[in-house]
Amino acid sequence: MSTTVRAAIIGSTGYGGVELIRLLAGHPQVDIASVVSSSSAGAPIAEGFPHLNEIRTELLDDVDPALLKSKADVVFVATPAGVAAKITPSLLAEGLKVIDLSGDHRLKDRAEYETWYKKEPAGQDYLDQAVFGLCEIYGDAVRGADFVSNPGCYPTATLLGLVPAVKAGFIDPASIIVDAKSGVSGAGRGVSLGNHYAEINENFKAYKLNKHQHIPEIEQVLSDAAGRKVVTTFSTHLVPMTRGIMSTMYATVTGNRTYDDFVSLYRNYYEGRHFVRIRRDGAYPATKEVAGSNYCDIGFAVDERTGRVTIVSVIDNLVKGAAGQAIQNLNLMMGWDETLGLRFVPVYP
Ligand SMILES: NC(=O)C1=CN([C@@H]2O[C@H](COP(=O)(O)OP(=O)(O)OC[C@H]3O[C@@H](n4cnc5c(N)ncnc54)[C@H](OP(=O)(O)O)[C@@H]3O)[C@@H](O)[C@H]2O)C=CC1
Ligand SMILES: CC(=O)N[C@@H](CCC(=O)OP(=O)(O)O)C(=O)O
Repeated sequence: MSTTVRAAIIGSTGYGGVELIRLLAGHPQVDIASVVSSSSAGAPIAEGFPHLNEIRTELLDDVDPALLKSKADVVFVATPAGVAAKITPSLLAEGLKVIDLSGDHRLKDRAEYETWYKKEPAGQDYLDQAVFGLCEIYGDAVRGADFVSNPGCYPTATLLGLVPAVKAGFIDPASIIVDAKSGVSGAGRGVSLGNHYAEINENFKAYKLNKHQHIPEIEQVLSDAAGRKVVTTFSTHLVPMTRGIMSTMYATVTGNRTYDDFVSLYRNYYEGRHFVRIRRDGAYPATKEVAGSNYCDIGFAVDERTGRVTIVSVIDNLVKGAAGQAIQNLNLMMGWDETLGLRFVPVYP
């Protein structure tokens, strides 16, 4: 039996929210019932986003859980850190399903959130209730859930690239180093000195070394996969492009695993999962090969000389890293095919 779900988007005027509008507009079983803005309620959404002219005519709603309950079944919360922790209890109390795209419900330890995000954490009940929606790893827990915490963009690329090898004991978890790069849309639509054109164009810079808020999220999942506490070096860089993340990961190989062993391990692990594509024959992926799509593409290089493997994982930060994975989570929550409304081919060139 087919059902249609009515969706509301809080933070609909941000990059993640606008991407949700683009993707949900093509979803066969979702109606966009409310687009919400804390600063522009009453204005037509297309006013600030001319690319939606003649396509979306909705007026922006205020952030009002009771109003949202009257219009919607599920709420995507695509707001800056600290906001979802405050709004989510009233949304859940109204009986709405919630998918939080921010970092507010990913870390299960409140003290960790306080340390890395420097904000007031969500209540422990809500952290316990939120299912961490890294679909290809925790999809079984997402099925039928009412409240999902969507993973971060960097953790999505990084963890999909590392978890199979860590779980299978193919690499030493203590040896992992992650070198990650993001396009500028990863920083959101707000302008700051660090992300305006003259600072970014023809420039390439490292930032938040050893301080990035995604470090504990990555370690939380790697520890779960390894069955023991894992700490890792995770370095982030800003690249002068609009979309895309590449995580290049280095680790010491255990035993005599070959390149072919890695390819078959990952192909088996992700068998039947449409959105993870494993490169073969020595090829590794580029960000353009996933742009605009919900794919995560992964490739390997095993160096017998050093005993290390290099794993390259790419995603579009706004799709698999945010809106696309959030919709994949909705599909799982509803018991639908996880690819519903998401089977588009990357934009190329
Ligand atoms: N950009 C990316 O690639 C990714 C982002 N994320 C996370 O998703 C979330 C959204 O990111 P992104 O879209 O890039 O961010 P943006 O800064 O582009 O947009 C966030 C939106 O949130 C709304 N907002 C701000 N404060 C409040 C508030 N107090 N109450 C309600 N709404 C508020 C604003 O819209 P308005 O003023 O209209 O209310 C704003 O447009 C963030 O937590 C981000 O870290 C996660 C993965 C990837
Ligand atoms: C390029 C860039 O600045 N990216 C952001 C990603 C922020 C993000 O998505 O934060 P949460 O997942 O914690 O919500 C950053 O590195 O902080």
